[in-house]
Amino acid sequence: MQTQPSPDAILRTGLAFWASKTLLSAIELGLFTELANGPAGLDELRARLGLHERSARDFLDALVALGFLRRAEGRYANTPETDLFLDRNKPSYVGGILEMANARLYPFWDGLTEALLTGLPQNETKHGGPNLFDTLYADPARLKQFLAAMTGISRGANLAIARQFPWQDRRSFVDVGTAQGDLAAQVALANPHLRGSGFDLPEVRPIFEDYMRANGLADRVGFVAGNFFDDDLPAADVVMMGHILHDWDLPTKRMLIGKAYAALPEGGALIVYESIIDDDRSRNAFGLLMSLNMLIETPGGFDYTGADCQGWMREAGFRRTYTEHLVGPDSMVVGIK
Ligand SMILES: C[S@@+](CC[C@H](N)C(=O)[O-])C[C@H]1O[C@@H](n2cnc3c(N)ncnc32)[C@H](O)[C@@H]1O
Repeated sequence: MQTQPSPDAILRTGLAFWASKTLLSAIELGLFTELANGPAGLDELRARLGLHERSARDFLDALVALGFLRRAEGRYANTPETDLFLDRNKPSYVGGILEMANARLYPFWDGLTEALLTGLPQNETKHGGPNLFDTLYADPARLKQFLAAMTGISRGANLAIARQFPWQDRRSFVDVGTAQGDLAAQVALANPHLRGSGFDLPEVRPIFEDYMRANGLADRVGFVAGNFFDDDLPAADVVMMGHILHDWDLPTKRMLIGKAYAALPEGGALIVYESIIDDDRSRNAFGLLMSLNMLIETPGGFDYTGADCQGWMREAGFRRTYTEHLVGPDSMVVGIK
């Protein structure tokens, strides 16, 4: 039987920004952090967050209907998920990336149509402002917040790589563009026989070293300061790159894969991971939208399929390559030298 076409999906996606901005404003206002202290009634919450009376009830009840709050006997409470992941005082907080999305990406995505017509980024650089990394690296507090936010989005995939990759035959690794170092930490924690390092710009060192100390890994995982445009990558049995290649244009992607190849011994492995697009480019919507986000944020960056990446790896000399799913939209592409 033929089903009637329905406009439901069109309208749902067309207006999805209503739900998105409601959640982002709740995070910005610190609602979930407030409720982590215990449930609260409407008037109490309104006073504590400074909400105007006109729509406070609609705002909170919309969050109930969206599944981010619970309400019982007139009192609002976090769900187990919002309590764990959106309370700023817990180490499991993933809101850093959403605070960034709210403050920056939400207004910048307003320029998507222009970006599609011109191919030009729509972030701070559009009006001659400093680029994101220059702003971040000039301010240690903001840098730490950004690097911790990266840990938030990468944690699930990092745990999967630590478990799924056959680490038993390897002795050393380097994580290139390591940020706070969560991938290096998860791999080292799950594989006590390994030693490794995180490679990143010099400003990242104190934040990385704090994180290794906090995880009891200071004696096994060190920091190597460098710039991957100017410097060779440190030699290791396994080179890893998480959320690095999609920031850059194709010549830079090839250059980085070539530097990884040079850093590996015969039989060594390169692990590239991010939201790798499915080879048919029709299912991993998150990966495809991430690529549009690279249009908004960078002069030449784009996401790519597993087949694309395996092709670049083979051109660089890797003799065996494969793609393996990790979690959610993330996969890893592995090249063996
Ligand atoms: C998007 S973050 C990815 C962080 C981490 N790998 C992850 O997946 O969560 C990009 C990282 O690349 C680093 N980076 C940017 N340019 C670099 C360069 N020229 N040399 C070395 N690292 C660089 C940044 O400092 C940042 O830590």
